[in-house]
Amino acid sequence: MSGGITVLWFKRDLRIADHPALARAADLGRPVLALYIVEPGLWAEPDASGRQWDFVREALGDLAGALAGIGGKLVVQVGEAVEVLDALHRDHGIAHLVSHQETGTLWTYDRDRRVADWAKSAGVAWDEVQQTGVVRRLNTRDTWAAQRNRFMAREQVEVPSGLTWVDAPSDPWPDLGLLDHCPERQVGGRQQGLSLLGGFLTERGKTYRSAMSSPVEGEWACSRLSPYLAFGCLSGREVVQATAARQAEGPGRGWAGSLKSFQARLAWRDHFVQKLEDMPDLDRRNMHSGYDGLRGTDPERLRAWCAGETGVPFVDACMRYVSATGWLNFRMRSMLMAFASYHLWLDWRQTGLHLARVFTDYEPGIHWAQTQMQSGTTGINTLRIYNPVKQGGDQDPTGVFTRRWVPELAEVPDKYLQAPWGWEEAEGLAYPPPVVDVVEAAREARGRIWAVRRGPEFRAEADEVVRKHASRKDRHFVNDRAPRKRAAKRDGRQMDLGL
Ligand SMILES: Cc1cc2nc3c(=O)[nH]c(=O)nc-3n(C[C@H](O)[C@H](O)[C@H](O)COP(=O)(O)OP(=O)(O)OC[C@H]3O[C@@H](n4cnc5c(N)ncnc54)[C@H](O)[C@@H]3O)c2cc1C
Repeated sequence: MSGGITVLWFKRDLRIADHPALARAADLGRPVLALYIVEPGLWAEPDASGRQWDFVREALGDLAGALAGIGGKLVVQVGEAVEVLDALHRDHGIAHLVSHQETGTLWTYDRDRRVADWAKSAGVAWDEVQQTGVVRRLNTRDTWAAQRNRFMAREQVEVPSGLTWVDAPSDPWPDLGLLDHCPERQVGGRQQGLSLLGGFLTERGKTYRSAMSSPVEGEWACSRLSPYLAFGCLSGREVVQATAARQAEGPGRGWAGSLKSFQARLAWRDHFVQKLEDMPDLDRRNMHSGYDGLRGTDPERLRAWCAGETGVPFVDACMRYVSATGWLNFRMRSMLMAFASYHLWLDWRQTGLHLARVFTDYEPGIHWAQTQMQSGTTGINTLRIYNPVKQGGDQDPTGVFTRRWVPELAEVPDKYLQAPWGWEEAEGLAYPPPVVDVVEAAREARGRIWAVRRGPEFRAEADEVVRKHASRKDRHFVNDRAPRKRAAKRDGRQMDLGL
């Protein structure tokens, strides 16, 4: 073997367990330098936030400890990826660069192209290894589910031993100028992720299926694993396999449906990220071009929505909750997005950026695919325009959640809590009137969207979106309202996911 080292580049995979790239680096048999690059350009992007960075920093601390446990050292350097790699190449001579495949925004896609060009010109071999159910250069969606399931069933990769490690200086933590810190967010690191997984599979998960849609019960009954999966503190495969093991045990009354629903969501995770893999500008362009130019900007509506001051109590409560905690359950994320896109008629690119920043678990593939789906711009999903007054009554029947997050409404009688504008004393409240008439705005939005859908060219492009992005299970239901309702009934808590 000729000289040179292997650089193991950690990205959104901050663990050493079930880490195929680490195993590949070990197999190459060269000394390994374990590297994390803090890229100021990435963190200056409009979807980045202080809460995500704080989580990553904690996860890096945890990763450094895990590497130390096998005799290694995590090197953290600050700079643009090509510059950092080039400097290491000059100092150490890199023979191999190993990382996991990343499905990120256009920024990371372009960066990876620059790294690939650099590696080629520097004579460095770059191995990008699969770590999730997402398939690179997928030829057809027809075989995707089988490929994903095969990957999930494969044995987890063992932590290698006996490696020779390369040391290099780490940079001090940079000040990235990110302001949005969130003291109530989840704490980063594998230990926290494992502890949540254990608690979910043995206790909390029992009521998952029935409680997931309520913001009150969902906080406890949902797994809360999303940031640990998004930044790779846990591997998707280990969560899938731990759940399967629990299912095989036959955990007792009430569990079967919940664990089945949970497995379905883990599959949705890969399904949605695959959409971004197959359409790298999904965060910028409507999936169906028929919706191009339909929505505009309205700075005051956008401000009110971001601040949780729309005057619609349940919308504001959910927005204030996620701003304070960095997490929200699926149903309420959908409602927030749909309210912005339909009632407020705001362009999803602006509102999606705000939600990306407030989610500690920001995962570009899930996020932008869901953002478009809840905005009706995929062309293949049933419109879901939530009535936030009804949602408030259904999901927060005692009003405890709404009153906690919108204390201005403390004195409003229960009957009017979700629609205080109907209360005779509403004018005295320190709470704004609704920014739109929720019934009228929904009606108007529905009309505008259906006008596009009925257009002569709509169907042909929608069929193309189905071919490229829809799951094969539900393919025949697309654009056909009645059968889709039946499909949704199979797992009725998160209706209409359009998989
Ligand atoms: C507009 C919008 C934006 C979203 N943005 C993100 C995001 O940036 N990051 C993110 O992880 N999730 C996102 N989701 C999906 C979902 O809301 C979250 O994954 C979930 O609420 C996280 O909580 P949990 O880990 O307790 O989920 P659980 O219900 O316990 O599910 C377990 C895991 O399955 C995956 N999952 C669950 N629901 C979905 C779903 N509907 N689609 C795809 N994967 C799913 C997640 O990885 C999640 O951690 C978004 C949903 C919407 C409507």
